[in-house]
Amino acid sequence: MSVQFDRIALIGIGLIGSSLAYDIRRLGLTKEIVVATRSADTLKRAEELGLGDRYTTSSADAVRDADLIIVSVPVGASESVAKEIAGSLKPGAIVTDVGSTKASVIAQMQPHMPDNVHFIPGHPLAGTEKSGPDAGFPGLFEGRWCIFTPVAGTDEAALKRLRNFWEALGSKVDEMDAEHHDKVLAIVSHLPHIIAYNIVGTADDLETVTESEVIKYSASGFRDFTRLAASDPTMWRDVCLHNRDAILEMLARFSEDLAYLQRAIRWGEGDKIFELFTRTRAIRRSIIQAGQDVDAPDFGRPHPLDKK
Ligand SMILES: NC(=O)C1=CN([C@@H]2O[C@H](COP(=O)(O)OP(=O)(O)OC[C@H]3O[C@@H](n4cnc5c(N)ncnc54)[C@H](O)[C@@H]3O)[C@@H](O)[C@H]2O)C=CC1
Ligand SMILES: O=C(O)C(=O)Cc1ccc(O)cc1
Repeated sequence: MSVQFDRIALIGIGLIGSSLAYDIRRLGLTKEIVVATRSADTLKRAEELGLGDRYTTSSADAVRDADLIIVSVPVGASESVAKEIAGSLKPGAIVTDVGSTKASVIAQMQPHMPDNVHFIPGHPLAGTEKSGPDAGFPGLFEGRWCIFTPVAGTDEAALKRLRNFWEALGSKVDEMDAEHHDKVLAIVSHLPHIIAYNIVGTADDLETVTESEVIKYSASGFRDFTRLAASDPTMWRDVCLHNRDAILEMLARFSEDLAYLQRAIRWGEGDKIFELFTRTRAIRRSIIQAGQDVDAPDFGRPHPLDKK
């Protein structure tokens, strides 16, 4: 693979930032990686792991002379990062992000971006429940989607450069508008996490009633929920607050459908229950037919490299 950018600045070096660092280095996509993060302890750990060539706690310093800037911080920190880097960006640079919500990130960052840089919001649909620089690993983005939500008037050549970058990481790239992204992700990613946090919380409340049975018998379905519910609280608080409308809309639909199921159970309406469960079973089959092996060890995680 060949050098695509002379200098790449990674702002935020948690699970996503560090995974990017491994692959950028492994694939030789830049001459220099500059790592910036707010906390000195995290920066020290990034240095111990050898994730970059230069390290700084100043995002403004990190972006000077960088051709590609990738912001990988909790979505609620997007505006403060945008403000901090705005005055130091090199003309012609591409600024992108990896945030799980898009309309809010655009609203937070775009007003601060100078006219002579290319701001292209992005979201890799790849991750785990872990966080911090130790959680990253090479290959995270391989075979995964990365969604761009470009704003009106985005330069085609800059878009193509960023597309080439993600494709070099092994990702498949798609484009859609930010509002659509936020609705789709609300149902396929944000609600599953919220439901997991909720069911594990409910079980934890019941723990006092059932003594240790929740832990003792959590061998099957419940365990899958505990993985999602172990995800980073800061990141997921920010997702809830910054995709509020779409999440509330999907939660309303979800609650209606749950009430339907609840009623069917109460009245012993087996045909309704059976019809729903048959329909949902087919979804998994259609995912397999679409070429995604849901039984593969890395479908939806845990990733084979994620055993540390
Ligand atoms: N964890 C996941 O599975 C995925 C996360 N994302 C998105 O990627 C972004 C980063 O997530 P992770 O890497 O998982 O989080 P993380 O918690 O592992 O890392 C976040 C990093 O941001 C730094 N940070 C926080 N505030 C900052 C600020 N104001 N200035 C500079 N650095 C700051 C932290 O020190 C840390 O290095 C989030 O927006 C998240 O929504 C996207 C896809 C998957
Ligand atoms: O760990 C999992 O199952 C995930 O779903 C990871 C994930 C979390 C947030 C995203 O925006 C994208 C992917």
